[in-house]
Amino acid sequence: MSDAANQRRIEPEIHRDLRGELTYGNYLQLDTLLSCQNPVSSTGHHDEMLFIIQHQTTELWLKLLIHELEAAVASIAADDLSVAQKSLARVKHIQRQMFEQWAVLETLTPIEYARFRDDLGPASGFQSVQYRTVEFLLGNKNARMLDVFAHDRQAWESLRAVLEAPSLYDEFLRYLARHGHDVPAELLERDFSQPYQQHPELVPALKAIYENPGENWPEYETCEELVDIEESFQLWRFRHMKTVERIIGHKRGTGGSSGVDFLKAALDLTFFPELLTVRTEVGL
Ligand code: HEM
Ligand SMILES: N[C@@H](CC(=O)c1ccccc1NC=O)C(=O)O
Repeated sequence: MSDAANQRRIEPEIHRDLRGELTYGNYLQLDTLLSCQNPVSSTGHHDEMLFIIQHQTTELWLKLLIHELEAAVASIAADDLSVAQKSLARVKHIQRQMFEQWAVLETLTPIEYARFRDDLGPASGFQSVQYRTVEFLLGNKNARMLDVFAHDRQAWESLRAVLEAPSLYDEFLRYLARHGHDVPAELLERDFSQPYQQHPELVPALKAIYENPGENWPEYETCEELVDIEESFQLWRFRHMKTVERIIGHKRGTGGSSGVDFLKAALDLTFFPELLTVRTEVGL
């Protein structure tokens, strides 16, 4: 209840003496979290705070994305597709947040960014361990991506482990084989550190699922979840590229790449190629 002075009454039962108790700030370690926004630009530019927080929030979402994708991979390996679908549903919502978030950074103009860009040295998102972990978990394997982590043994080893492990798609194909679908044997025990290559002989198995969804409902639903996740991932890549284009045009990247053209090349990659190919085949 609020009084006439437009002020809410503080209920007397509300805990006010919190000495020695677990509090909001302690639980979330906010002293640590909120002491990590430190501009490197020598003269302290107003807009660098936006730049830092945009990256840090993205890294937090990436942390949850990895947590959920790893859970999904483990559930599929344990033959529990329903539990995996729960994780994948959450993955999609996180991806939506990450996509929408670009709007905040898009308020940064070329001039505002140019004021502190030089202070960033060779630092670049290309060196994000968590981003690369997500790409590997989804199946975009590329051993050369480890090179930039040569200086950081822990990051290098953690990425190497994800590179060598089956991706979400690898694990799903193994599930399909265990459940009576005709998956080519060489896809089941391949060198998982190599990029996944489209295999035409997988398509008939997927076609059978897509043409009889009622009889293959869990598999069918999971296939569609994967297609959603791939599309959302591409949307993130695309919006990153468009944000970069409007802020730095065709300047080279701080990471050393050609910039926008390098980011555009990633849009040709696909995580689950046969799930797209099957669409050309169904209904024929
Ligand atoms: C002013 C804003 C931004 C600009 C101008 C920018 C620019 C670039 C450029 C040019 C690259 C290519 C590598 C290089 O040579 O540096 C790149 C890569 C990358 N950036 Fe950004 N970026 C921006 C914001 C962000 C944000 C907010 C994130 C979120 C974490 C991010 C994550 C990444 C990632 C993960 C890559 C590697 C992409 C890949 O390997 O395909 N960037 N960025
Ligand atoms: N690659 C960007 C710099 C950049 O955006 C960045 C710099 C330091 C840490 C993260 C970054 N984000 C994405 O690349 C540029 O070329 O301007």
